[in-house]
Amino acid sequence: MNPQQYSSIEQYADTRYSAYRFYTETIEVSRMSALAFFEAGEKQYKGKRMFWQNREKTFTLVGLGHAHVLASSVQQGRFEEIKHKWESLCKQIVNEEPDVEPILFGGFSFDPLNELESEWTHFPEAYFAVPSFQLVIKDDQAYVSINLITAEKETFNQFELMRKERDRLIHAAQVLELPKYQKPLVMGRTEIKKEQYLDSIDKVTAIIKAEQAEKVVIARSLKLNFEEPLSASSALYQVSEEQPESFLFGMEAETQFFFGATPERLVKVKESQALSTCLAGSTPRGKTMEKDMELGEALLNDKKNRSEHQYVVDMISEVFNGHTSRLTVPNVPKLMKIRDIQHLHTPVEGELNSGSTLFDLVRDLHPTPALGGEPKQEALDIIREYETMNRGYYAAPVGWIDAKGDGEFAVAIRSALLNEKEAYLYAGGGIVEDSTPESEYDETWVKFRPMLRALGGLLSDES
Ligand SMILES: C=C(O[C@H]1C=CC=C(C(=O)O)[C@@H]1O)C(=O)O
Ligand SMILES: [Mg+2]
Repeated sequence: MNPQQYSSIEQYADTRYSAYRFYTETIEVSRMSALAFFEAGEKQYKGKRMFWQNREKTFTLVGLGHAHVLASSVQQGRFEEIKHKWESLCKQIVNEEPDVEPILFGGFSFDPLNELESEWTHFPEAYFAVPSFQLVIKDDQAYVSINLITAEKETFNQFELMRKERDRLIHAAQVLELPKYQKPLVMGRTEIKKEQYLDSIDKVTAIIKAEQAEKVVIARSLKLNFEEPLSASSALYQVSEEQPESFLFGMEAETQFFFGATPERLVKVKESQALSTCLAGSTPRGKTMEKDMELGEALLNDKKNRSEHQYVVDMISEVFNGHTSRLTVPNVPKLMKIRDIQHLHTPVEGELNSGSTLFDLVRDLHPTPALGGEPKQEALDIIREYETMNRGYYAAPVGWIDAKGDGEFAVAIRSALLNEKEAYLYAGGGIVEDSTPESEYDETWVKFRPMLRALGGLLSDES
């Protein structure tokens, strides 16, 4: 089917899915470990699994298998494409469950116009899936749903088989002993294009001084080599142990696994309430409580970090102004303290206008100046020219949406791409007029720490 034949993407999506039926059936189950459910799918669903847990730990999602994949490779319009395909698909839902909605989980790449060859071989510009088997743990209850999306009329047998498989997975997750996950053995740690990175900070600072942009986020990557291939479950286990105060996410694409522990919410929508978190401006944790407080106070009063932060607050508030009413934005940031780092943090809240959706907010917010810069287009052009890598899904929106349109997206920082015996870690920082290569370089080390620690790559004098 060729989208060009249709007058709009909505019409194309509706026509594309009109022959499909979207069956969903949910049962409530005894609480189980989300990681054990993920692990139970290791043999049958490897390459097609997803994991999500919000910062508050009140919502956990595990998906095994793909009932349907929504992907996009277009350079422009991928947010619209996924949004309309999902809305059209939801019109085909047969058994609506009041307690648990079927969920679409996935993410977008940071910049589809970046054409550099990269390690992101299995990730298209947008990659979402409805899981065949969906575990949701919320409000202390656990639910497992079967999702089946098919154009076939006769589904009785297939559904019966899926019920059996669901029960097998639940049983395995509840009774099988989890492997004793060991930290992987790191054989090598390589800073990729370190000199070019340092040089790019100098150049971008000069561009900002020349007033061609106000702020630009520049990132770099670090490669780890392991003795043995590292499993996705083991990687998830390590981050969940080490980073209890962040969003945890993971998505497999064939042999690759993108995962992370990010403190940064892009946007959440629940029953028309929209919430975003402006997060930018950083300092390390202190070794002692006194030192930690001193560093935090200094961060709150630091001109360079406050300016980095304010660009984000202004931009997110402006986007919220276009999509919400009753906007609330505190005047001054607070500190968010997580294991390895402290950030400036301002929550932004509003009531979603009728006609605006979660995907509209994701499209207009990405990238905020915490990951892109200000002005947005100029910053993206500068990143494309001076940053010597392709970010893939790093710093991009990753999250979920349900059939009602509620959901949440995080910004995929403090993240890594796992590729069997190697992992790429990513970190960047906001460059403003007063940035220096040395201090930005040091800041990236602090931001690498969560993934480095989880993956066993911290040297003994760094831990
Ligand atoms: C770009 C990253 O962090 C962003 C989020 C919080 C603080 C930031 C900063 O202070 O520079 C960055 O804007 C990263 O972790 O790779
Ligand atoms: Mg910074």
